[in-house]
Amino acid sequence: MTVTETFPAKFREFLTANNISTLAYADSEMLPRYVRVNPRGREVDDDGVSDAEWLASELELDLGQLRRVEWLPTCFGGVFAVDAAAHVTLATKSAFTAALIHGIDAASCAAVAALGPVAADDHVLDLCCAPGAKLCLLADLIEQNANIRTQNPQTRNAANPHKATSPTSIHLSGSVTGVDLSPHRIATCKSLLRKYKVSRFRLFALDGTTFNVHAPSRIGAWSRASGLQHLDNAPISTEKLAVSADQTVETEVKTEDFSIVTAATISTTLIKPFHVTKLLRNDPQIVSPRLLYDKVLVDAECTHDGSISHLIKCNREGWQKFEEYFSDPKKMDALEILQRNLLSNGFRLLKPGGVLVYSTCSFLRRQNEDIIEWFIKNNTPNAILEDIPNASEFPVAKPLSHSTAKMLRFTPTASKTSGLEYAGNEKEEV
Ligand SMILES: C[S@@+](CC[C@H](N)C(=O)[O-])C[C@H]1O[C@@H](n2cnc3c(N)ncnc32)[C@H](O)[C@@H]1O
Repeated sequence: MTVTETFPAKFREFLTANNISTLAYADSEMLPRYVRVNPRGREVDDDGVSDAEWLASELELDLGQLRRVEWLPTCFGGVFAVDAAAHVTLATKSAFTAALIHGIDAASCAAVAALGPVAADDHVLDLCCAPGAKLCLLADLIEQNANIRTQNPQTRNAANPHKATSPTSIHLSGSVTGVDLSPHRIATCKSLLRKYKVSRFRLFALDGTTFNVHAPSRIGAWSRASGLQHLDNAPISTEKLAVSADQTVETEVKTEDFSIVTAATISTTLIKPFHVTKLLRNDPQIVSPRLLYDKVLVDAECTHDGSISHLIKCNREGWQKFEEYFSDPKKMDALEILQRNLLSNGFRLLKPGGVLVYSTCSFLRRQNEDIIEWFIKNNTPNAILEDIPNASEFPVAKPLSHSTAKMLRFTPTASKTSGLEYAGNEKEEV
């Protein structure tokens, strides 16, 4: 029996009502599993490209034959398909328990690729981050580039050759900020990031529709508020931070509770992260237009109908929760409002010239194309729907009649991945 034959009648009706053919999920039982090599688990060469010999000797022994996913950027360090016929259970594999590999679907990697090259000093916001597979990849890309630059300060950034490297910026590498409403899921995310020894991240168990912590202005002993000024290790409560390139405006962190008073920034009280690594611990959380994020990922809450791994889980654990969602018009309306608000808030926190990717693991027009159409209509001319880099190489379903070519749909049938849909937006300089 095929996976689609196991879908309950109500779910099939749901698909038909939403113009989704079960053909999108054909042969899903033979989909490969995907693994990504952990760049901290091995020696990498200068380009951060995986060491083929190491892979052959270590990983294939453990997982069986691997096939490299050629359509993903090489800077991802190696994403491999494990043959479905091998019936590999990752959790039992020593490469996985030893944190040498990540389990991440190739379509999820593609959503990260849609953000474009991630530079060593980019600050990235992941507004629905848990359990954190994409967040981990983003953190790896930043750290990988930072390491390349630290080893060879004269080289240009491998991810973005147009961005000049200065010796100062080596110390001012970027960060990832993850937000998720579910404390339980964010706890899983924290465990994942710690397992893989990610060093520049902070997590907030907060509502992404109202989240308002700007990108960090302080990393370790360095401030990047704008003038890239070196600060000593004085306690944050007594020091002054430069917030303008010409040094005409200063922010003084005045009180024990870190309230910030300045003409250039909005007063704020420190929002307690769920977890923050040492390097980001002393960020004073300045709220300033200068401190918006370079990249934002909104991997929104959705009905998960496009994710075969989710549907297989429903088959195993029951469809009640899923049916509760999609058969209740009020819940579907609330979901649409949530998706719009997540996208709007993510865009508000994106710097001019920055890139935002909106993705879901649903194939519903209502949760994808309609959200994007609504958003662009309401944010013209500040937001433009961008071409997705290298999209022509991705094994995606043909754009549907209602779809725009700038939105990609990874159906399990076309892509041999679990399933995902996304679009990329750029914020115009205004
Ligand atoms: C599709 S999952 C995200 C998967 C994640 N990006 C990854 O790669 O592992 C959607 C997430 O949105 C979270 N969520 C739901 N409502 C939210 C809200 N209002 N603010 C932030 N996160 C929310 C859910 O808890 C869930 O973890």
